[in-house]
Amino acid sequence: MELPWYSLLIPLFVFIFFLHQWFFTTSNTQKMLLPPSPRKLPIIGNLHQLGPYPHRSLHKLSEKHGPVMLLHLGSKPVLVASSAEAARAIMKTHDLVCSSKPKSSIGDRLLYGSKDVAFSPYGEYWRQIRSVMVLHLLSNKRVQSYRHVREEETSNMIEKIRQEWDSSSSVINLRDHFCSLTNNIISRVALGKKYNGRESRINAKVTLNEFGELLGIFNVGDYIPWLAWVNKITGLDTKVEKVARELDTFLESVIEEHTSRNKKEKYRQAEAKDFVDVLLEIQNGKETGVPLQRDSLKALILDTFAAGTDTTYTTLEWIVTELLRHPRAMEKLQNEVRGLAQGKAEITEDDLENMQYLKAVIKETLRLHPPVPLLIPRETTEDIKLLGYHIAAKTQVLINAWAIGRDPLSWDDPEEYRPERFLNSDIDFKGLNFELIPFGAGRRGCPGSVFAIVVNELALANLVNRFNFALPQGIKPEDLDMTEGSSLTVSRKSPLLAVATPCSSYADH
Ligand code: HEM
Repeated sequence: MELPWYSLLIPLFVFIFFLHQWFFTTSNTQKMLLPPSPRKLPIIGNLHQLGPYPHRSLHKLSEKHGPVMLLHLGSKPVLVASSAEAARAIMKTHDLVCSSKPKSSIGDRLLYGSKDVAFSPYGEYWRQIRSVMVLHLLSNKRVQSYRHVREEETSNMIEKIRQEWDSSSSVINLRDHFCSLTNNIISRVALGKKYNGRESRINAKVTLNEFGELLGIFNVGDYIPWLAWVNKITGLDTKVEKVARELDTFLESVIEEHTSRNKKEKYRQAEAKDFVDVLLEIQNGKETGVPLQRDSLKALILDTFAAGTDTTYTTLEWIVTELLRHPRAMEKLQNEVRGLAQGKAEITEDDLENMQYLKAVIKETLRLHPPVPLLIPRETTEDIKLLGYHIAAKTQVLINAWAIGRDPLSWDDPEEYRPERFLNSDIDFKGLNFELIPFGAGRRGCPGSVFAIVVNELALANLVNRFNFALPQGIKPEDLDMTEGSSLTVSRKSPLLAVATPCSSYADH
């Protein structure tokens, strides 16, 4: 049977259609230049390349593949930025699109469905809750109002270190002191009192520590969803459940205590109000325009512990570590502080303003040891073109602040500890200089940096004013162990041990 001539048109149209599709998809992918990627394995992608110190492994990979890389962690595409220019492109040029957060199942369970600020995805809810935190809990005025708490707790720490010297004159664990200092300050500021673990059925101190640890865990189920069952076998799910329940019981009791106290006591001075008081006051929405649900209130309180305690004491521990390794920097700092203190036993926050070398020491330490070296992961909400590369929506974004702080394109002799580089320099960590971003930048930048810095400045000034520090006998500065721990907040692997001898001028205080 002979086919009519027009029957040939059908296969011809099909052929043209596929040719058209092939041509356009190929040229589109060519137009969509993807960032360089290290070779990946099936299923796990590049997970095996992270190792125990992801910031270091990613830095190594970036030396080979460049400052903008695309990795795959399990099934998740992950953009890794390792230069100031790439960080600026993410946190300034494309800040809006790069301001969401990837889903974290542990964060969801512990923080009431990620109703806190740090884990909440970008959107109206996050905007409201962040503004509650920025305007009502961490405004300059509010931070100032807790000055007496910081000064009292710093003075308590100094006294405890002195007593330890009186009783043994030997090596002390500085981490324990720094950790108690920040925990006590955050507890008093957020909850109104210190919790040493003996107050209630639940040991709040232990539970809050476990909470911090759980948030730092790498959860394989978030990257390879069909492997989520592993968490049941390892007991992680049970632990998260237990901590979530204990935290809730604890927070409910704190809120109840505040509510009944506030019924009896009609008026409290601004300085006497803790975060729970402030949040209960704005709960009805009169100040904010939106009511604050109870779960949001609890999530906000937890955020201050999750984001504020480990990061702050870790900074202080790295600062004193570097000063012990660099005796000349320690001496210069002591000269500045003691010169300005003029024999005063206690340095107050008023004295800090002129301590330029002290501020430089803190910046230099944060450059080399940003406590959160990969910042907190973000996620893109739309496709973007970033420094010429196509980045798809829902790509996770990691910014390697640790690598950026050591980039020879941004810093002379980057591996050298030299606080002097910040004297007569405008470079700051406020989010405008992308070569120094220990607190991140842009919409998602850390709202607690002012709080954290004043705690560190005050503690450091008082420590070096009152004590002479030395390493335990037999350890030379250059031999001090600098191994890092592996968690979201990177502190020293082993606690810092040192001898703190009271300075002779204050021996009787
Ligand atoms: C030295 C101490 C601290 C360091 C190094 C630090 C560092 C950071 C970093 C790197 C981020 C992510 C920024 C980004 O993605 O751009 C962050 C976010 C955050 N920090 Fe801090 N932080 C510190 C202290 C604090 C304190 C004391 C508080 C509160 C009392 C706090 C509350 C927060 C919150 C709520 C977020 C989430 C912000 C958001 O997602 O909108 N931080 N911090």
